[in-house]
Amino acid sequence: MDTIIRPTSTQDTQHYSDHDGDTQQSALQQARNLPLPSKSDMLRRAASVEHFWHQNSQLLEQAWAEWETTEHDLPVLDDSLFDPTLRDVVTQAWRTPSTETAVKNLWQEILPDVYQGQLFDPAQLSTLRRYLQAIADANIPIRPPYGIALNSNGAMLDARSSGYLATPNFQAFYHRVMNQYMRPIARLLFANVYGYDTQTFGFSIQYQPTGDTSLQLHTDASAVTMNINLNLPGEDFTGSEVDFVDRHLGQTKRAIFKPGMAIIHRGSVPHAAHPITSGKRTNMVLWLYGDNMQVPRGVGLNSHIDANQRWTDTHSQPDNFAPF
Ligand SMILES: O=C(O)CCC(=O)C(=O)O
Ligand SMILES: [Fe+2]
Repeated sequence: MDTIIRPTSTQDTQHYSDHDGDTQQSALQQARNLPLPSKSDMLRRAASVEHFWHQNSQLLEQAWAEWETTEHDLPVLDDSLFDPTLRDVVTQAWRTPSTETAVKNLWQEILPDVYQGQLFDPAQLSTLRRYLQAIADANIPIRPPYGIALNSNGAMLDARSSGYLATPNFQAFYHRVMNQYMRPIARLLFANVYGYDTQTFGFSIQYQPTGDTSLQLHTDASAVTMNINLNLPGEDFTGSEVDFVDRHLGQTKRAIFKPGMAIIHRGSVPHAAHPITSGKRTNMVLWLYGDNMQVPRGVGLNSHIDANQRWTDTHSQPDNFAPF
């Protein structure tokens, strides 16, 4: 069971001289005092915004690590978040890869190259949501995803993105979702993905009628995307269905996310989110793709992969380039 925790500095680097020279501020204090780029600059993707996140990325990483040590009531993110049925068969498949069919059987194909399943246990989701709320209340600048639209309540989740959610606890959990669950499941469901799954990327999104409401039809630059709903049971919304389109069949599948439900699809499948009309929808979107952003094209490559290879960690180095 391999979890990668990005190194964060624990030695006495938590104090910096501030500009006046004689007082010392911790990384956390400095991060909280940073003047944020304006929303309009963010929306028009001004160069100064990219510069802000890049310039402050180390400070922010240290601030998040420091913050986590000062927050004593933070919930711990661990394997209890996963749906227990899925968790059991995934654990078994890591031990005995030939049992992987039990994992595959938990994913229902709703359109070619689009599967639906239960990733998280709805009863445990409040742990993750409390953690994310604490992050939102931490008063540390966090970078919203603005690849397709600016999502003001979202966050970048992967270390490749400056300004990402860099707490060690969240990062350990994120890598667990990616490495223990998403990658082997992607290899199991999609031919030719093996090898185009070495790099990870992720962000969270939140739609609400007064903010970011929809997303136009697009494809992802990923080999595989896993989109997981984090709404709590009873935290209802209307609208915000996600359409997946199969141009070949001329079919559209309209998906309605339920708490803890995940849709895993090839990035090449066009999809769009309808406007939300009431409530909020909170999702975590995770990508896998190959080194140098390669994604599988056509059939034939890497198709003869066996169960043992699917349930094997990948040891590629993160390339640190962010798709957006
Ligand atoms: O609204 C959704 O759940 C889909 C999000 C999405 O496709 C994306 O962020 O690329
Ligand atoms: Fe997408």
